[in-house]
Amino acid sequence: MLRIEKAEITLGDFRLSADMDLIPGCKYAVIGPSGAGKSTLLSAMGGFVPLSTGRITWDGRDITDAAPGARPMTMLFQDNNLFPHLSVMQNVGLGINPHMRLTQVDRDRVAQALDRVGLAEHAQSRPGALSGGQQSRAALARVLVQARPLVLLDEPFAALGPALRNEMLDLVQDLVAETGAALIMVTHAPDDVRRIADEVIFVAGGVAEAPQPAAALMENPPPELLDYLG
Ligand SMILES: Nc1ncnc2c1ncn2[C@@H]1O[C@H](COP(=O)(O)OP(=O)(O)OP(=O)(O)O)[C@@H](O)[C@H]1O
Repeated sequence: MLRIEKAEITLGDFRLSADMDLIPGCKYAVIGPSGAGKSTLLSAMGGFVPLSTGRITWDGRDITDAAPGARPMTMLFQDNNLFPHLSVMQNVGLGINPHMRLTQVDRDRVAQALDRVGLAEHAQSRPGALSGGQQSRAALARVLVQARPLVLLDEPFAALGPALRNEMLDLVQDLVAETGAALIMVTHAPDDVRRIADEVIFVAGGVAEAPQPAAALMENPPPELLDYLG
């Protein structure tokens, strides 16, 4: 379990507090107004932004000051973070070894992940030769080979059209179900929440609220969520 205890994050004048437990196998949507601190929350979980107070533990182990790579999570950013000069296979291999020294077993894992996301035939292509959806698939294959218990997605498919977005969301759901990972996803789309989330983390007014069951919340939203949903 990931436990965020009485945490506060300060970025200039902006302050965000959070106190919550996140469990593997659960799918969380992080929603709230623009500028409320959704990306900040994920960045703090991932170790890209420090806490000013409080702590984060994973299965009881304090990871408050752990480097991003030493945390039990992998983060997928909006731009997919693919290196343009490396092949798809090399980009995915970076998820296993940042120095790209891969054993045959590692290479087999990369090939399996590419196969799983439907990119086996594009292993040698450069990202620039792929469509937007294929680039997202390559980034997902890298998440898959990292095999971490928490997957953080910050509006990952915002640039894709609706049909492709849904296809990618379904693929993400399948992947986390297969690996037993928790999914924590920032989104602006209520449809995404209905499509994938078990729980909702609502971020507004300087607070990232503890997760609440998605179905009940979306059916009967409190006033502040209603304002946001419009
Ligand atoms: N490095 C920084 N220094 C100072 N303030 C920052 C920094 N990064 C973000 N902020 C501020 O923190 C607040 C929260 O930003 P954040 O990107 O987390 O919001 P968000 O909910 O993800 O917004 P959006 O939905 O628009 O992406 C904003 O007011 C932003 O201006």
